[in-house]
Amino acid sequence: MTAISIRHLWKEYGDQIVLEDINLEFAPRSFIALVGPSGCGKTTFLRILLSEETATRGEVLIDGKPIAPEPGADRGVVFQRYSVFPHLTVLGNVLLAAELPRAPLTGRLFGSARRAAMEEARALIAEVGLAGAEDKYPAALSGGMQQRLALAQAIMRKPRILLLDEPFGALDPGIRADIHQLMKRLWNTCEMTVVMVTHDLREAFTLATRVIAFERRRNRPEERERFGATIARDIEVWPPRVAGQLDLFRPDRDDPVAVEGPGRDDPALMRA
Ligand SMILES: Nc1ncnc2c1ncn2[C@@H]1O[C@H](COP(=O)(O)OP(=O)(O)OP(=O)(O)O)[C@@H](O)[C@H]1O
Repeated sequence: MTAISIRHLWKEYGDQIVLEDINLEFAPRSFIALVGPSGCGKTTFLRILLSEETATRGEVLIDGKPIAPEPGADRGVVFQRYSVFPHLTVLGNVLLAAELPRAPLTGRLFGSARRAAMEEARALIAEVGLAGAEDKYPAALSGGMQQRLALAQAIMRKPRILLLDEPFGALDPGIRADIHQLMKRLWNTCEMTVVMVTHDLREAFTLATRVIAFERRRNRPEERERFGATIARDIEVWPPRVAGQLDLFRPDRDDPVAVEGPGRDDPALMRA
């Protein structure tokens, strides 16, 4: 159960203040959507949670302890593009996510450990709707399938926190709706807290338990460098969504019906 506390967090690049005194508490297994105008610091905030960037002041605590200074298997990440390895197959990508943390020196498991990891990887590939595509390379997958793979790869490492930076922003609306359904299912079943940056308010309210808007309130051009973004809105989604208790067989009114068999984003189907 992973809670995240952000206390008096500031981020500055030289003279530019990007984030100004951010204070937030994320409950375990919450699904947080971060929205706000372009350039207001959403990705910077996410990169601090990933330990790819450090706060100028303030602290980030995970379950009450200071965040690890390096990115680790406890935090998974999916970007809008390029989260997977292009030279590995679907199975290779997911398997590597299991092998690297367990065999950091060789990046390879052997014998029964490898067989078990392989089984786990195949099950997860099926779970994200990519069964049958195990031997394909990412270049042969559609954008939607690549994002399903990126999710499988991130989840294979069993992260306690999953960070998503506009993961579905480049997908067509129908495909995005399918992958939203998948994302809900993964959040509902995996024990993780999710923080997602999105430009799409509808996506935010479709998936999240809480929507947080960053904004620079004092945005006069001459002041732009001197004031960072703060929290302009903090909205609990109603009725509340609770991880582990979603009724996925009774989707929200405007959710798509889950498709069986190959996803709508499979290029093989598009050719047919
Ligand atoms: N490594 C860096 N060095 C200097 N400035 C940076 C760096 N990273 C980000 N910035 C600046 O910080 C500000 C916030 O950038 P960030 O990418 O976090 O915004 P964002 O809200 O995610 O934007 P978008 O919605 O367009 O992705 C921008 O002005 C950006 O130029």
